[in-house]
Amino acid sequence: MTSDDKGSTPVPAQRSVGAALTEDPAPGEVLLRVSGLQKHFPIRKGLLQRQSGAVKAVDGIDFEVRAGETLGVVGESGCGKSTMGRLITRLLEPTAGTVEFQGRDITHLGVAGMRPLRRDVQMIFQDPYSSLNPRHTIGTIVGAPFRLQRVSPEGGVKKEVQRLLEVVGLNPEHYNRYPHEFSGGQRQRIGIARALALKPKLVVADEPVSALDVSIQAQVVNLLDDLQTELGLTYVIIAHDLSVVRHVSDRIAVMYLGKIVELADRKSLYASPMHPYTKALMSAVPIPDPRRRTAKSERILLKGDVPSPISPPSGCRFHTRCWKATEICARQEPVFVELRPGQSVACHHPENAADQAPGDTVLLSAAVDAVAVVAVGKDAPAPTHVSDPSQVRTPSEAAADDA
Ligand SMILES: Nc1ncnc2c1ncn2[C@@H]1O[C@H](COP(=O)(O)OP(=O)(O)OP(=O)(O)O)[C@@H](O)[C@H]1O
Repeated sequence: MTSDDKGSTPVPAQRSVGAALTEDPAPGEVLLRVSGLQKHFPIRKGLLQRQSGAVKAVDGIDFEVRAGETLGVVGESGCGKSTMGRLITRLLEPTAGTVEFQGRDITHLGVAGMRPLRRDVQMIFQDPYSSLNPRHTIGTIVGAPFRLQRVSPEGGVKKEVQRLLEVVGLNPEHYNRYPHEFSGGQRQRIGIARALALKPKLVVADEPVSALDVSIQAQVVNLLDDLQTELGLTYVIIAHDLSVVRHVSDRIAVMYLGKIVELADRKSLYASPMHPYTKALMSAVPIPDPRRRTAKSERILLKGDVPSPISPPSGCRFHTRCWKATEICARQEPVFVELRPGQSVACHHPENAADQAPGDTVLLSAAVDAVAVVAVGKDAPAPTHVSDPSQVRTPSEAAADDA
């Protein structure tokens, strides 16, 4: 995690909760490697429940997560982020591809094979209201992983749970209270304490703050940040909003319709996004500094909804909503390539990089109408349609240019 926006929550040192089952990874070592990962949910119809198609929720993705880093994963609703999170934590069985954890193929491990790994890989869920059992006390909820894994922490479960509550900024005296007695932000802290109980190596947080009040979001993000520094955690943080992952990610993967379309280190992605979809997402990120919110700010609005993952568009899946789409985009899937060190993209006509199909110049008719560029800001005039969205400077591109 980066040092931006760091909070000051003091985090007591973590003690051992039993012998580690796998080696501690060296910082920077590849902890998780995902290759060709797919999840197709079958659609069944009729009396015989024959398969009539499939929802291609995740459709061939590759990435690595290194020990100690935070990988942010962003994309619109329905693009497969949660499915990806549940595949890498092995809560879902993939249709194809492999998941390796610390060099070990865990793709098809059964319940028994996964049990030791459950300690190392934990998930924080989106909704702190439904992910905590309302009939259990906080002590029971946070202590559950010890019972499930048959781990006896030094000093007993109660003492360890109280320590964990303190670590996440809750009062250890509230051990016997129930979830309804806590606010949304406090409940998410309880979920975090539960995820940390067994000292995991990898934490996958699926939209950890999207159900929370905006005023509380930064506190929870800062807590995750502090915990990472103190406990040497590795995160995959899923969000639909780039502004959430912006301050905490070392690298960011942008997903669209089951694919990763761009993967880059945070600075490169913000300073010069390459995929038109990334650029559109970034132009929608609110500008935090009111002095920069001038009438000149422009936003790229993608028209239409994300197409169905049951029958995604041919070629580049984004071509139906892209202002740069040409004939090759509808015909040929772009290869995911590293166009600049640390920045990979799957696009025939990337922004801020050399055109990958320079001979193909005739825009698809749909491309002309695919987006609108609207002016935003307090003195902004009514929406104006500008012919070339590539000319829109996202807030970060503008800041990078001004620097
Ligand atoms: N169990 C399931 N059976 C069938 N389809 C599913 C299932 N789970 C998810 N899907 C579909 O897979 C696609 C991807 O869903 P997923 O929840 O992974 O997306 P997402 O990017 O996390 O969206 P959101 O932010 O709304 O959660 C969606 O079209 C969804 O309807």
